[in-house]
Amino acid sequence: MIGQDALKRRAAEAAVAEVEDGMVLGLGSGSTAELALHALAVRVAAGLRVSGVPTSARTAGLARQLGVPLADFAAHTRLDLAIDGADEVEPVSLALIKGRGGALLREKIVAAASRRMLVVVDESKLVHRLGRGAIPVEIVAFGWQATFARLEAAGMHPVLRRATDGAPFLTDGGNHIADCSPGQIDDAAALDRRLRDVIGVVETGLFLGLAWRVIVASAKDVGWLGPEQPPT
Ligand SMILES: O=C(CO)[C@H](O)[C@H](O)COP(=O)(O)O
Repeated sequence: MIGQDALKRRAAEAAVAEVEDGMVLGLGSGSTAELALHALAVRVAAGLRVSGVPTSARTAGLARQLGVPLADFAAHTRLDLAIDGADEVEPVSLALIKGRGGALLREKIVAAASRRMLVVVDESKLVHRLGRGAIPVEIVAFGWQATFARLEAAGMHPVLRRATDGAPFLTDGGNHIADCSPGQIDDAAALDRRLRDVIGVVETGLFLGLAWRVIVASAKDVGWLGPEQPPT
């Protein structure tokens, strides 16, 4: 029986095999993205020349520790390849839910700036339809109670994410997260728009039309979802 961590490592290693010399990468957040960073560090130590824009302070710290050179948007507004995990993946549309690790805003900025976003997951992340769990929604800390009330009125059933000490969770950008459960998601794009229309919402964990391919590790194999052809 192969454990979930071993599956995540397989997906992560398959993604890092796609990295080419000279690339500027997006470095994702979460346990699978961190396994990719470890695999990347091995290639960097062997001579691969790359740099990466981190999607969280935690990823930046790990990259420094592992000797993976960091880059920023001041030097690169377009990235070659982002490698990141996901909480839920719809296999046909490659629509994702991300942000249960709390890094969704930076992850989305990095994904949108990348020519290709390669998503790495184990098979437990595949869903028939998005919404098995809550959708993380990043909201401005100022007036969060008012934003929260507007989300409630919109039927999003928000739950404020809290840190282990009970205080509202703070993202790297100093925002809070409302984990929203609007019920069955028939139209993710419409839901995304409704969430964004709420004043105080910064970004949603719905990643639609951003993933290029998804690498899915199962006990049987490592499979690829999505078109081989990179987006133009
Ligand atoms: O979106 C994320 C963090 O904000 C992560 O990529 C997502 O939560 C998946 O994490 P893991 O690889 O640990 O299962």
